[in-house]
Amino acid sequence: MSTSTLRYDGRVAVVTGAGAGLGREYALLLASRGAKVVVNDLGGTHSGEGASQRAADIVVDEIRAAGGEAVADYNSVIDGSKVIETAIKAFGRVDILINNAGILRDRSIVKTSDQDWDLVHDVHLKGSFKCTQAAFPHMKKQNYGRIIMTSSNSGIYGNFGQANYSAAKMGLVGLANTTAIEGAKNNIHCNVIIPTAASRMTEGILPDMLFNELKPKLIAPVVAYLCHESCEDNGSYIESAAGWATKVHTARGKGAVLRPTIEDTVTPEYVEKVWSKVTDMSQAKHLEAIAHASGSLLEVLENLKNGDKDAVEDTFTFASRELILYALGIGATTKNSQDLRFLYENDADFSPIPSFFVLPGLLLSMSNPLVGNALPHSGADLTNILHGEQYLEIVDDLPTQGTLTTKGKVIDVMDKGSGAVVVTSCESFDENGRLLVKNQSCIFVVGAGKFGGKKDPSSDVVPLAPVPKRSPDSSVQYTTSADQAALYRLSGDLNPLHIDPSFALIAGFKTPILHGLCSLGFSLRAVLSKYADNNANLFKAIKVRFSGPVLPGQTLKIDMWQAGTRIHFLTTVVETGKEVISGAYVDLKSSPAKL
Ligand SMILES: CCCCCCC[C@@H](O)CC(=O)SCCNC(=O)CCNC(=O)[C@H](O)C(C)(C)COP(=O)(O)OP(=O)(O)OC[C@H]1O[C@@H](n2cnc3c(N)ncnc32)[C@H](O)[C@@H]1OP(=O)(O)O
Repeated sequence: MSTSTLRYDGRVAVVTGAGAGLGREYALLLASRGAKVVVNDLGGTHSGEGASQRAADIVVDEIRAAGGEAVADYNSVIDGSKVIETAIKAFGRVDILINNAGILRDRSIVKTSDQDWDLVHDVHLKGSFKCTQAAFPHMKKQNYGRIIMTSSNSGIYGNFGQANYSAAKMGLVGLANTTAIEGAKNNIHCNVIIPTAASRMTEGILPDMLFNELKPKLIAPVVAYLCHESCEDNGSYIESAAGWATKVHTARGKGAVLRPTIEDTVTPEYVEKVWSKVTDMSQAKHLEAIAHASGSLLEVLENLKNGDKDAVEDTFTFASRELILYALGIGATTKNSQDLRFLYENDADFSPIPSFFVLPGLLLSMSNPLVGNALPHSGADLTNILHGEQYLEIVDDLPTQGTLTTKGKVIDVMDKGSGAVVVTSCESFDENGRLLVKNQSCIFVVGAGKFGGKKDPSSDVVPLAPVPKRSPDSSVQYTTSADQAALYRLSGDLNPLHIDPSFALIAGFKTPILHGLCSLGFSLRAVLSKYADNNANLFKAIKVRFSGPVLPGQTLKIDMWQAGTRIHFLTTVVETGKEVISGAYVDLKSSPAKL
């Protein structure tokens, strides 16, 4: 950022409607900093009646008295070529055009006459267009130009009694968008100012304290900066008032697909069904260009063709705090010096416990109706779903902080009689689009079976692996705490099944049960400590089936069998002797023998 004074020496500025208010302030400021200024003003009333040379002359006199250079121009902006001609004749060029002239003819819609409509549009919209059109060839030739369009919150938000004015003001935003695109290659920038200045329009509506601070003088420096060669903005909308300014953006939601497959047509009923998704702005983004809008439409069509219409996407942000909280939630403890690397961000080997990365996929599946939508009679909610199986694969080096984008979809639905099993598949990517993590979750929906669906999994579902038929090679026991679920849930899975006794009863359990993924985390800790020297980088994948519930406070026994780089394991509850994780294994990157 330069700290030198912003000057406009050698620049010629045309300011329309510069006889008073904002336009006058722009003209005075630019002239005081070296610009030669054309002070355009027809000298009419606020509603566009009459004409007088006085307003422009007074401002020109003020500029000259202060040692600046200026000429007056009394043409209507609708005769844009004449306005620009004044600059060319007087100063030989035009570098800056501030389209500021405007009139008001406020009427409610019913009372707005054709003349009220046409006059307001002529001055604001057509006038800005004609001046811009006339200035453009000169700016192109000199490969430089700065153009300002003046919009209004009245256009952006609407304002009672200003149908003509708000429509014209929003039209100016569209005009600026295209002017910015057409001028870009010739270093002609066009930006929009959205000022709120004290006027008849705002008097009596705004509190006195604010009204008194709505001085045009406080907005002029913003416009002056937008008109300086050092300002790189092109196509920006800047709102400013009372010594404050901000950029304003359009935002586009994520939207929803309006038909089940590309062969289907869109029906009003389907539109109604997904309307909450159509209007959901929680994942809205600003698009920089029309090409991005059409590009994302192509992506939607591509997904629809590939049958991915129900694919969902979400972001997941984490840093050391989340990693440490998760590690505590699955029983990592400072009592074990080997665990410090999971609990202390300044430890030389600080790293995530790999099972942390089940979270982006799980949270995506929980925050979207993926599972319910996949069932013929829907009916999946937290009272009847149980986590059935989980597969996690780490495909690249894991960061200790960042924002992952996770894309998920349903890849299989099975009818198991006592329930339905819905399988979701999620992939998580880092900020550079690098695939980091793959997750598969089997969700057991109790009581949702018997719909005549298939029983067996598709080949895309990662299979379980039975444990070898011999005694375990090693065993580890960990006692969970009575508050294990209360702590684990803080990592994101807030399912009340794990903490709320009355909710657990509704779901068919006498007391709250532990998260399946918490038991998975305990089991993985056992494998990493026995077979990987607690080195998270050696982890590749884990697959488990949650075959029975665990209660917080129970002790888990993890029996392990080594078969090359695969460590099979079986987790049982010591107090009951019941299996709670079965068919499970961890794949390591290299054989533990080499450790
Ligand atoms: C919406 C977004 C996602 C939300 C994610 C989850 C959020 C979390 O907060 C939820 C949790 O963490 S819940 C806690 C962890 N899970 C559990 O405690 C479930 C434990 N499992 C059970 O109780 C039983 O296995 C039980 C009840 C699941 C099944 O027992 P039964 O009904 O007795 O079934 P069974 O007769 O043994 O077998 C019938 C067929 O179903 C298959 N199957 C059994 N257990 C399965 C399981 N866990 N996962 C997937 N399939 C399973 C059997 O193989 C059998 O199929 P088949 O006849 O084809 O062999």
